[in-house]
Amino acid sequence: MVVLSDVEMEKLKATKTIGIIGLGDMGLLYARRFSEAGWKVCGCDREERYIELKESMSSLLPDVEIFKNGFHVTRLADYIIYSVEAENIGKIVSMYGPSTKVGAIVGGQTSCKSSEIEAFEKYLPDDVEIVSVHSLHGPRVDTTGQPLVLIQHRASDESFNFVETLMSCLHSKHVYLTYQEHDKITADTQAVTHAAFLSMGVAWHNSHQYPWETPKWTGGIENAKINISMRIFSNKWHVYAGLAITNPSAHKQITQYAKSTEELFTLMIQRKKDELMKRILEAKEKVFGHLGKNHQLLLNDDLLQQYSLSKTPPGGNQRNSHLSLLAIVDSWSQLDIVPYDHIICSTPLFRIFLGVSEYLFCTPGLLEDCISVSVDDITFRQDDLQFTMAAKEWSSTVSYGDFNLYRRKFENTQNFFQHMFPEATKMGNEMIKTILQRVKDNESQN
Ligand SMILES: NC(=O)C1=CN([C@@H]2O[C@H](COP(=O)(O)OP(=O)(O)OC[C@H]3O[C@@H](n4cnc5c(N)ncnc54)[C@H](OP(=O)(O)O)[C@@H]3O)[C@@H](O)[C@H]2O)C=CC1
Ligand SMILES: O=C(O)C(=O)Cc1ccc(O)cc1
Repeated sequence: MVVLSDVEMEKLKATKTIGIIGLGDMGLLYARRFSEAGWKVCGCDREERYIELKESMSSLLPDVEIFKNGFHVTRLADYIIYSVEAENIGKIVSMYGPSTKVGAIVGGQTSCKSSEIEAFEKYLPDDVEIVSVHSLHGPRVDTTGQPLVLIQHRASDESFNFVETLMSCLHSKHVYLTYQEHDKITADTQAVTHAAFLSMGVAWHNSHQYPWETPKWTGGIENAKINISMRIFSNKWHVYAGLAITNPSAHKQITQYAKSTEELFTLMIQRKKDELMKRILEAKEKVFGHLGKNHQLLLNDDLLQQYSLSKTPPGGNQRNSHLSLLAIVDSWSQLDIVPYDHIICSTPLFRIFLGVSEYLFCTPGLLEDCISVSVDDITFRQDDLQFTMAAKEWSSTVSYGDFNLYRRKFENTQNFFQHMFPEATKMGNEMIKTILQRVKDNESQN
């Protein structure tokens, strides 16, 4: 990153206006942080929200100028960020893009960059430059130290430096990628992580269970599964739908995840323990084989024990087949993905998923125990069947590209868990805070 002098930075702040189209969760986060850092910020949301938004922002962020629609923003701003639903990026850029101020820079916050860049190339005038961004975390996570992808797609170094200087107030870790690299990596990490936790939620819903009420799901790993699944279902459906459906690389990952789940489950019910063990150990070698003997595990069961939503104190942990975790490692292995290669560009949820899988696979005796349970103990059979069906359903919904079906499925399960979200969010935040602190501590020791 080119570091500008204070004088150069102040000059940019005095002369440039930042525009944000879409003041939802992420747009508001950026507006607040830029404005607090002394940048001139303007923005808009849907025209129908103008009066209400202008009123709420007058007390919340009085320095941010609110406009009726994107035409005003694009005409005025020097850097414009589209922070809207991925599904609608083409339509929205087609409306406001052609009126972009001459010589301005445009970017987006959507989670899939192919569709965003396609829209920019199609609808922006040739004199407009393109620098896109993606904060790899949710709106309520501290931005400090989290990966922030920057894509210098069609822009001079000077313009790129301007955007980077603006972003520096987030104190995130800058990661430089092309849009193609971005989409491949986020498909390998985010999309498949979400598929796993969405499948858990649907499986619990379809078997009418709240996992925190059932002694079956006790222990640290189970807490992580429950808290992350609740965190995803408490968010907006379009974030996950957009990320999975609009990214073509994501379809392959999600399909493989469903396939791995089904194939492993089939080996379990056929009681083909040796075959199952061989396949899992091959996957272990491919995914974790490179870790040295002194590799420090990111997570352990004890660390996660305290983050339980259950009202009853935990008894002994129920042994579980952990189909969801066996399947993720198997699918990474089948697709020749080494998840550690993507760690610089990963979200908190992906790091937790990897940490929990690593714990299961690399703690002596745990994996063998879980494979024995999966074949010999039928306690989780019905849950594993539900999970297998749910993974398959998400995979076909994504591959059909059907946003409406995705929304219906997502919101149906969201309603089932709704009452628990306030508590689950609090617990999930605490859990994530502890884990991120541990990541920092590990990094500073290395
Ligand atoms: N939430 C997250 O964790 C993250 C999300 N992202 C990505 O960032 C983008 C924004 O996500 P997020 O902020 O969570 O979603 P939100 O739904 O909170 O924000 C999107 C906003 O854009 C508004 N909008 C829709 N059409 C227009 C329009 N024509 N003009 C102006 N505003 C419009 C929406 O209004 P309405 O609701 O009325 O449609 C909504 O307020 C998405 O693409 C998402 O994938 C990236 C990183 C993290
Ligand atoms: O950490 C996760 O995976 C989240 O669920 C939050 C999230 C959602 C969408 C993004 O594009 C980036 C982060």
